[in-house]
Amino acid sequence: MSLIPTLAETISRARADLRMGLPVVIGNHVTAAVETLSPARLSDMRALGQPVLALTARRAETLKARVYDDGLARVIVPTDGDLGWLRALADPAGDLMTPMKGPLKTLRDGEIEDHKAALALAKSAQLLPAMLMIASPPLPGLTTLTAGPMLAQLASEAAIAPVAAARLPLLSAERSRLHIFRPDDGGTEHYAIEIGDPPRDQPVLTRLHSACFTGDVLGSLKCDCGPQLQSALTAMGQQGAGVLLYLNQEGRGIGLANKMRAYDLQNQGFDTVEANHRLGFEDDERDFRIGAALLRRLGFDAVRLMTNNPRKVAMLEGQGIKVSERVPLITPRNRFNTDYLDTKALKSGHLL
Ligand SMILES: Nc1nc2c(ncn2[C@@H]2O[C@H](COP(=O)(O)OP(=O)(O)OP(=O)(O)O)[C@@H](O)[C@H]2O)c(=O)[nH]1
Ligand SMILES: [Zn+2]
Repeated sequence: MSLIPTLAETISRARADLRMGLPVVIGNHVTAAVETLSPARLSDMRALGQPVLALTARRAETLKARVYDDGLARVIVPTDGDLGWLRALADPAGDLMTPMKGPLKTLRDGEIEDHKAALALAKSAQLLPAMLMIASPPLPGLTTLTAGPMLAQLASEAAIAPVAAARLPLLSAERSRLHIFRPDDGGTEHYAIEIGDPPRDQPVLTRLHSACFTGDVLGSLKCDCGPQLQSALTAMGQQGAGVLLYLNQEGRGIGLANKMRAYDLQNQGFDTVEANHRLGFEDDERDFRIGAALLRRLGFDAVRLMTNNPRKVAMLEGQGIKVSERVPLITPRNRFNTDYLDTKALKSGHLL
């Protein structure tokens, strides 16, 4: 019956539910994101049974909570563990001010599939990966999912289709077109800027650029994104041909709100990688497969890739796009971005 939502559609609804503060059901658990949970919903959830807080191993390590499970920890919520307590565990903003939140007791043994799925859903909703979980029978009215199929769906690649395109003269290249692509799983749209008329049978000068509101739009000095974007477009304009894929993966996939949390931690002295880890994320949560899919949709199978990130080269090659050349994209250093660039070179393997 085509009027019943598919798994991808149900997951997309569940994402919206979590962002609004509404719990969802995953397997045998009712679960809600701590970040958006209201006091009223917390107290109604507590009435259902003993709550457990699922955290990623990254966040648990910062909190010195024992990690018995693969990639995550299940913290037993004490009777006096109120919303303030839960939020302090979810959000590292106050870690340095109030370092001792424990001792934290974590569960070992038992099923962790539902917890794993809940954390994956929180990340895909760009919320802090801290999920309150309570064993519960099905609750009518709540979006309901099963962990295994849901995890497989989240790891799979969404199909992406062109929606609209138009000529868009740019300062750096008057002969340009902007193409909009939409994934079929309710995820965000991505853009391709095609400069000139690049022949489809030759490697095309290409940039895979992840969104950076602060750098691209505001001209932030903390990163190299804005100058990279402009210098890629300028090079394509000068050569008369190129493709810039603008992927809406703000903050290496954690979203702008979490990126600002990461910046706040960086102001406390942590580097860009440590900040992501303290928040409970991996240092890079982007799915680069989308770049290969867009290139194929545009008719390209070989590129000259403008990047300093060897992972982008490896990913495109792995997805069957030939990278005939890596074109370095070095931009000036300043006193605000120099540590960030050093960390990318030292910890993330960037060739700077
Ligand atoms: N989480 C997080 N994201 C950041 C930070 N600084 C910049 N970003 C994001 O990092 C991403 C950088 O994207 P790109 O420039 O396409 O990729 P890259 O991995 O630096 O590789 P290059 O192709 O060499 O530029 C953007 O999504 C930015 O929003 C930070 O301190 N923390
Ligand atoms: Zn940036």
